Amino acid sequence: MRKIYVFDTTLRDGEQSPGVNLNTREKVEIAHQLEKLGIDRMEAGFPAASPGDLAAVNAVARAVKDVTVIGLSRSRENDIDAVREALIGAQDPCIHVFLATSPIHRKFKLRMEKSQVLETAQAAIRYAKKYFSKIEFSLEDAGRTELDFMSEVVGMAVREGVQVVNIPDTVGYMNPAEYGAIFKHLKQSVPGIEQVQLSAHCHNDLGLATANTLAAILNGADQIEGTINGIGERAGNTAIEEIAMALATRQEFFQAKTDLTLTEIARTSRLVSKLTGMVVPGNKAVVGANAFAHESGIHQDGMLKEKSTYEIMTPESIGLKESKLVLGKHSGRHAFREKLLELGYELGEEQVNDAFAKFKILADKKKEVSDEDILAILEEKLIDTPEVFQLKTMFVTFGNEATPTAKITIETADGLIEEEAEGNGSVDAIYNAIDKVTAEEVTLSDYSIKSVSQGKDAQGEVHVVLTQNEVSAQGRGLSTDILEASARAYVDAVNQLIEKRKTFGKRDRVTL
Ligand SMILES: CC(=O)SCCNC(=O)CCNC(=O)[C@H](O)C(C)(C)COP(=O)(O)OP(=O)(O)OC[C@H]1O[C@@H](n2cnc3c(N)ncnc32)[C@H](O)[C@@H]1OP(=O)(O)O
Ligand SMILES: CC(C)C(=O)C(=O)O
Repeated sequence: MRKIYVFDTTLRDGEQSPGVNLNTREKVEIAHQLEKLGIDRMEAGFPAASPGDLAAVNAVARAVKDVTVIGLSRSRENDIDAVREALIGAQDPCIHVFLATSPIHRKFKLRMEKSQVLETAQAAIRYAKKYFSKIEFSLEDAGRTELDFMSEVVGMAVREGVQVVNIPDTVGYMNPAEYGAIFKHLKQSVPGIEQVQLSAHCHNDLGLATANTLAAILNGADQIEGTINGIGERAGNTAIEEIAMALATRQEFFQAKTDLTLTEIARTSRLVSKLTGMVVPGNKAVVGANAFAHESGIHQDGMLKEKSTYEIMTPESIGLKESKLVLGKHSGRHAFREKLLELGYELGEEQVNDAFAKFKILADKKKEVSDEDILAILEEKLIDTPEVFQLKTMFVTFGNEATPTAKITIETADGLIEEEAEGNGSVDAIYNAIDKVTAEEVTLSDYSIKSVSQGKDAQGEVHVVLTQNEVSAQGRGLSTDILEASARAYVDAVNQLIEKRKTFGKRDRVTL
């Protein structure tokens, strides 16, 4: 199996993400984690950029032991000197010198002819060679460079004795067929090319960074460059975790592997996200929160029967504990029953069906139904009190300068009854309207409200205690709307009171 070297540039190209600025302590913390992940080479920064970056690169160089530490440099002696200073103390230092080669960059940015580009790059490599035994040379914007000129520059770098030649698709312009063909062409046409490692460095402007990098591997690239979570300039760089998992998952196809400790991927991703402040999108391949989460019933059923039906890699393989079955409106009975078992409820068919029906109603109102939501549904369902009164509809008007009113429809043994009432608040208006329907003389002795889950669409749970002739009963109501939860709790307490009257008579004072 061919080994693909991993060059991580999270601390350099990754830090070029707008808004990201890592201090020395943060760079060292990420560097230690990258070392645990098992990357081969680490670009720690651009020492000429600022004294702070030079110091940070130096701190990283001294901190890590088993990784080649690299500093980036323009083709200028001052930049090379800055890298020399920054890499003092590194166990295995390497300089990365670059110069753009494409016609657009030559003409507008560098204002150089082809011959000047060749001379400038050659002079820089020669100067760097005085101080470094390991040099990588990059042809910036190689993707938009004429093939023959690219071969000429690569040939010069090979003859000058660099160890790695990098072919960046700096602006993410390539597609896999074209980018792969460049590697094939260089391998076939540049004399001595076998003496250097060829490297792929892609950007994600068209969402093709991973595909292009894999195409380069298929066409002979020895090294891939990228960042954790794919962070980087503009739309970012190739996400290292995507390449590592693509090679690991389809080894028989690529016949290539990295030496990464894959189980460190999730931890590295979380650390980089935390310290850079760049949130990983939920649907991000490999490390997004939803990468191993399943919401729809058919998928959840498949997962429960055999995980490989819907997962091509395991969450454990990247260091996560397990896949998640997220309960929502697309979920089915298999996943719901599994969740009940996980929560410790082994229910009969009918009870499951009842709870499932309530769950679906809730799921229509909420994006994700949490364990707390399900427990609340279950507790409500398992207390089996006959519903003398059943809340059907409610309509509340409230304005800070108007008297609140509530119109309530309740189903009773005599059919639907509708009543309207005012109150000194919305809940008071609701309770007055319910009292009119039930015609029960009750005192509200306690009212409390709490949220049983999190977020704006959390369910509110209302508890009320009603007292009537020294008998008290509690009622509980659940809803994503607190007024509805309040009404349900009150009606529930009235039903409980009526039931208690039958069971205990008027003598006992019992709170259920
Ligand atoms: C594709 C990439 O990611 S390349 C890396 C990009 N990263 C960065 O630029 C981050 C760090 N950069 C910096 O802090 C600053 O740009 C510095 C310190 C390097 C240079 O700052 P300044 O001297 O103020 O120059 P400025 O950035 O405005 O312009 C860049 C100059 O470098 C030249 N240049 C660009 N690339 C190279 C190169 N590889 N070799 C030599 N010169 C280069 C440009 O032509 C321009 O030269 P000019 O001043 O003669 O016109
Ligand atoms: C410096 C080079 C390698 C670079 O980052 C690019 O071309 O994108």
